[in-house]
Amino acid sequence: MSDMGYPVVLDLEGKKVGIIGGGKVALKKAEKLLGCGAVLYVKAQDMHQGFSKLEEIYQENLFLIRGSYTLEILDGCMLVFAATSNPELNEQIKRDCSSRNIFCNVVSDKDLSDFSNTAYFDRGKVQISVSTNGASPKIARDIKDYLEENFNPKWEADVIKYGRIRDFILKSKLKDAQKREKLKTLLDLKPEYWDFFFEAIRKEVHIDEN
Ligand SMILES: C[C@@]1(CC(=O)O)c2cc3[nH]c(cc4nc(cc5[nH]c(cc(n2)[C@H]1CCC(=O)O)[C@@](C)(CC(=O)O)[C@@H]5CCC(=O)O)C(CC(=O)O)=C4CCC(=O)O)c(CCC(=O)O)c3CC(=O)O
Ligand SMILES: NC(=O)C1=CN([C@@H]2O[C@H](COP(=O)(O)OP(=O)(O)OC[C@H]3O[C@@H](n4cnc5c(N)ncnc54)[C@H](O)[C@@H]3O)[C@@H](O)[C@H]2O)C=CC1
Repeated sequence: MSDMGYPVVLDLEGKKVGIIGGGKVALKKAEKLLGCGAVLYVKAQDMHQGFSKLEEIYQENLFLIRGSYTLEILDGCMLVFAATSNPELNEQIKRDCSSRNIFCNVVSDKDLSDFSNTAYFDRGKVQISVSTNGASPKIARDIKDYLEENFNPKWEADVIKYGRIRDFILKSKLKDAQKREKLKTLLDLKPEYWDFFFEAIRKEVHIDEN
């Protein structure tokens, strides 16, 4: 991995993700991946007992396969986590992924990984994600905890409200130039005026449609 990565928000809904290894680290990754809607295949000799709990919650999205690593587990995966306790095996998994153009996270070696995981939390539509690019996962977590404790709940509500108005404008039958103008106005408007503005647009669109 290079010194600084390129942060993105991945839509994993319905996409196949593989984890090789079923220990504590694999479990932690699995919980988050399932929470994001991934279809998860986990292959490991021994599964942490926490996986049975996940199986109850995410029945049709989680497939637990007991046994040693074999190549078929990689078939159709968008992402793979090499999360065994055997660094040489993790390295082999990474090579197998590279030759198949699959992005691979090697939990035991940040330099080998195509991407790393961040410490994050969600508040409605807001997601705060912290990375130290492998330098200190512990400090990444501390920074995330600090930001979570100091998160202003107003931001969560504002984002939802703004998003609703923005969506309404974009999906309305207004002409492109009108949409741009409305979005620009919204951008400059203080949150306390958003409701009035939304009402006014709704009326305008309604008149336009009749
Ligand atoms: C490179 C990276 C690869 C990756 O996993 O993508 C990686 C690698 C390694 N982690 C190790 C150890 C620990 N990792 C944690 C915790 C987290 N680790 C996470 C991410 C990452 N860990 C990526 C870089 C992220 C960044 O730098 O910002 C978090 C943020 C997100 C997540 O795991 O999803 C999550 C906290 C999230 C939360 O709680 O919110 C703790 C602390 C704890 O558990 O509380 C410890 C023990 C203390 C310590 O060592 O610091 C080891 C040494 C293993 C060994 O000793 O052999 C390696 C291997 C190496 O460094 O090569
Ligand atoms: N990225 C991160 O956040 C962290 C990474 N680590 C790294 O993660 C590694 C794994 O840690 P834990 O999950 O705590 O280990 P663990 O010992 O709890 O689990 C290891 C898993 O690997 C599986 N495994 C081993 N050989 C296998 C094979 N040939 N085929 C299939 N599965 C196999 C085992 O069955 C077991 O499920 C550690 O060695 C460490 O390097 C450790 C802490 C945090």
